Amino acid sequence: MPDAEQLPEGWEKRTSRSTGLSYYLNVYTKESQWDQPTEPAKKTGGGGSGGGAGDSPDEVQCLHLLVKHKGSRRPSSWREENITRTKEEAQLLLEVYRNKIVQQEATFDELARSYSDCSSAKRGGDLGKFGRGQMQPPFEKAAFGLNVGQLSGIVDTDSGLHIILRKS
Ligand SMILES: O=C(CCc1ccccc1)N[C@H](Cc1nc2ccccc2[nH]1)C(=O)O
Repeated sequence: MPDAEQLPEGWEKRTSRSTGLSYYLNVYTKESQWDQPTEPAKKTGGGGSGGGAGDSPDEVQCLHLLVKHKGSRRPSSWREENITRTKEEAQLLLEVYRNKIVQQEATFDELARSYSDCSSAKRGGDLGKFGRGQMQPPFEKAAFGLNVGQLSGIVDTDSGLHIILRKS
């Protein structure tokens, strides 16, 4: 009987110090993901045509949930005029929201409408379709690295911390 935790080649299971949640580390690219891997770890980084499962779209449509912090480029939003939470507090909040989505206790749309610090909150976090070169590089790399329907890990940009759901 194989060990239930037997992972495909190139992956290691780690535990988040801040939340105790398990995540998986690609030992080659040092990229991490929350979802248990089913394929051997790729040996080169994300982005470019190697991002999604074989697709390399000109544009993607994504929802995102942004939690800003005091180091954000614009530490203010429709929710809170002066955002003073630390980056660590923002990370903890976003891990709770992401876990609720994964556990199907809430939808991405519901949580983005209530908690996202981006003006797209009123659209359930929907950014519409965008191509390469339109979003900050870490966001673009993560978004174009997702398969349709896939939820990202936590993505760090100058705006704050995000989770991203690719719709198309
Ligand atoms: O830049 C915007 C508007 C984004 C948007 C695009 C398309 C439709 C609706 C909103 N909002 C910023 C926060 C922010 N920073 C981001 C970085 C990448 C993607 C979305 C982002 N949202 C802010 O409010 O500070």
